[in-house]
Amino acid sequence: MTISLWRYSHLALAVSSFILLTLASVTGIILAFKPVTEKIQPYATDRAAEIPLSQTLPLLRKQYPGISSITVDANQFVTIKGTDAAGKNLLAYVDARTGKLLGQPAQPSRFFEWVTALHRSLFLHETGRFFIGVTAFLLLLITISGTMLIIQRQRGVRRFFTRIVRDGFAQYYHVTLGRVSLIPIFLLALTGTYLSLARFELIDTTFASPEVDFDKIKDEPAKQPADFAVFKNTRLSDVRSIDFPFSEDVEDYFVLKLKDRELNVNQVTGEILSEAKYPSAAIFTELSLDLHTGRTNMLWAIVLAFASGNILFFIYSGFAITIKRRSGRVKNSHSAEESEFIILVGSENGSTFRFANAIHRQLVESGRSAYVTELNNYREFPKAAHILVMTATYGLGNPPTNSTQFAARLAKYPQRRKVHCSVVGFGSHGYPDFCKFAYEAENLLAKQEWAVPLIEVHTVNDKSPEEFGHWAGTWAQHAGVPLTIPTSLIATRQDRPHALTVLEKTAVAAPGEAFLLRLRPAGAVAFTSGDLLTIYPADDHRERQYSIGKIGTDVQLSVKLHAGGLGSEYLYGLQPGDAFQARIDSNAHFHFPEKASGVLMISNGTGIAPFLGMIDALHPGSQAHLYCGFRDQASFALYENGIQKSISEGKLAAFHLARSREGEKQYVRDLLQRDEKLVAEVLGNGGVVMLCGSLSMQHNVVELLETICTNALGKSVSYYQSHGQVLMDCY
Ligand SMILES: Cc1cc2nc3c(=O)[nH]c(=O)nc-3n(C[C@H](O)[C@H](O)[C@H](O)COP(=O)(O)O)c2cc1C
Repeated sequence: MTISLWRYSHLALAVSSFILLTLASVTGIILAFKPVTEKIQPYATDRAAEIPLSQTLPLLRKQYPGISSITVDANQFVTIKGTDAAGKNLLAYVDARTGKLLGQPAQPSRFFEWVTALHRSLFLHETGRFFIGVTAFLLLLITISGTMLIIQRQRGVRRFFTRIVRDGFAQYYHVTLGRVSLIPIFLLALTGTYLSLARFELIDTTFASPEVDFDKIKDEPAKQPADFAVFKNTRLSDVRSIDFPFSEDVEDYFVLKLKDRELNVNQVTGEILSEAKYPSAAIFTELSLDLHTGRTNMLWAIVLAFASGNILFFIYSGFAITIKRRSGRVKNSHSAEESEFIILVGSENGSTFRFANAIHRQLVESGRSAYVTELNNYREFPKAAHILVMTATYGLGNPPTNSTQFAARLAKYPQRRKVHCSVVGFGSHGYPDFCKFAYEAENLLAKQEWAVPLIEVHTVNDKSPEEFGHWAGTWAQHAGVPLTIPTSLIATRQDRPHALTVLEKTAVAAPGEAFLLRLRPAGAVAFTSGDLLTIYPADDHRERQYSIGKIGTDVQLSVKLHAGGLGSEYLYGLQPGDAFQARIDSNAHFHFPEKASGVLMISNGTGIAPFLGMIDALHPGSQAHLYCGFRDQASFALYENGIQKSISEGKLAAFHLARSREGEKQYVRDLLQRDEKLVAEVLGNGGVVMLCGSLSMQHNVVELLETICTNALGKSVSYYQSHGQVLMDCY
């Protein structure tokens, strides 16, 4: 069953019952104080559970010869009824241990009676009782569906009580308090339902008192009540009421109404004349009353008040969650058929829609045709030039409910023309499968012939505006979309706090070749290999980013010179000694792992840049392998000396070169296929695979990794991606 079915049931039940539930909860909180106010009265007999009737009945009879009955109420207060020595009516609380009178029973509180009537029947008699009964039943179903939702959220029954990942105030406390008050609310709902069924006689609780056969009554052997076996074996706490014999005639007898049965006892011999057990249904009714009202236990009554208060909070927080979820609803002004930009959203709780809507609004306001919809609505988009997938991940790294059909629909509806695709994942590092579904969506798209990757998959942890802004800025740069309206969400940073001086630059013979650029940051700047250098070549909003290799304390870039390339021509135009302002951005998701049993570094072309820095920082005997792909030996020549040095120093466990236009004409993918055992071993042992280079290389390698992971490790590559074992920085 999907999460949404439980959620919709939970919501539908809550919506249909919340008014009466509010009323029942408010009155329930008030009524919980009834047993509390009663129990603090000084009328209880100390340790009533220990007193046998053989002790208390003769004592009471001796002290109050006119006694006709005693009752023991839910508070364990013993009331005697009869006449006193002066022949006046006697009705008083008594200490059953000493026989001392403790006080007069007060009139029942009018206020509590009024609240009880409201709680039970809304002052509408049977009709009201019916509605309250239905509300109790709905609460039962809400509790069950809520429990299922918590199980799904916590990813299994066994993890029910493990830590809850914080996801907004209302969500967090809805789940946290839900877990805490689950049992009392369940019992409240169950007993409320049961009491209503019993009240409407849908449960048979009828009981016939036991008859006495007067012909069989004997008057010997005579005994003292203190010696009656039945009195010796019955404790005061088991008693509801006892009627004393009307006279000393043997045909008058004791009538004992206990908690589980009723019996008649010969007043001369102590023999049980007749006995009948209450039906189970009647016993359950009493138990339900005890549990529903807390009348027998003050602590339980307080728990019930707390649980009822929580129901009120759940009504508030449940609606707050729903309103938040729905606030992200889409208002499309263009149709799917005419739109150039298609934004597909995977969302469970609505927040991803808010991010999607921000981009949608920007595109529309800048005159583009854009359309937002759920991932499950994926189909052919005839005019699409860009598809953006923005998706959350749920459960065990699963798609949100509105995205479960995406994979099937992707296979069914290929686009008829090339479309640029980019994926941004929303998730939380609080869950082990971070943004797993986003990686899956990216990998699925990569398999489509029509899909042209625009930028690599980005992730947004805990709805971070900075991370989303970073993605939006990068995407806008690549898509060539001027996102003109500044919003806090997608504002790209344009600050350039770091001054860098050119130390060295290698020369190229022609455009298409790569060069190395060594830069020295002014002052102490904390950065590491894999971080990004952001430059603004035209001193406007346009930025270009390069992966950094940290050599010593310097920044080393490896840049391919493109004819007319904004960034590469600017950098190539710099001369040793020139200084410029730029920004070094941390790129934590692509740092060399601090602890890993083995690391495979895979690059093509200038993607080798961060790895050169990472290798520089390694120690001899490392378990790092470098796989890199170049067109030919000549394009590798730029890096050859540095790599040879690292090999001779033992910093690299192995080095593999693929040349695509020479010799065996191989790509890195071919080398990895050859070494697939090693790849599986590294991933299987918790090692890390790092990819840097072109998106098409990434596409090919991830495809191969999918096969290796599935065949050798029984898991999809997205599992390793979401667990930080496949790191990518491709462009
Ligand atoms: C019950 C639950 C399960 C989640 N499971 C994951 C998960 O497995 N991996 C992950 O990266 N994020 C997980 N998240 C975090 C969400 O994906 C993240 O908060 C996302 O921004 C929510 O987007 P939405 O509001 O559009 O649904 C989970 C959140 C919740 C509430």
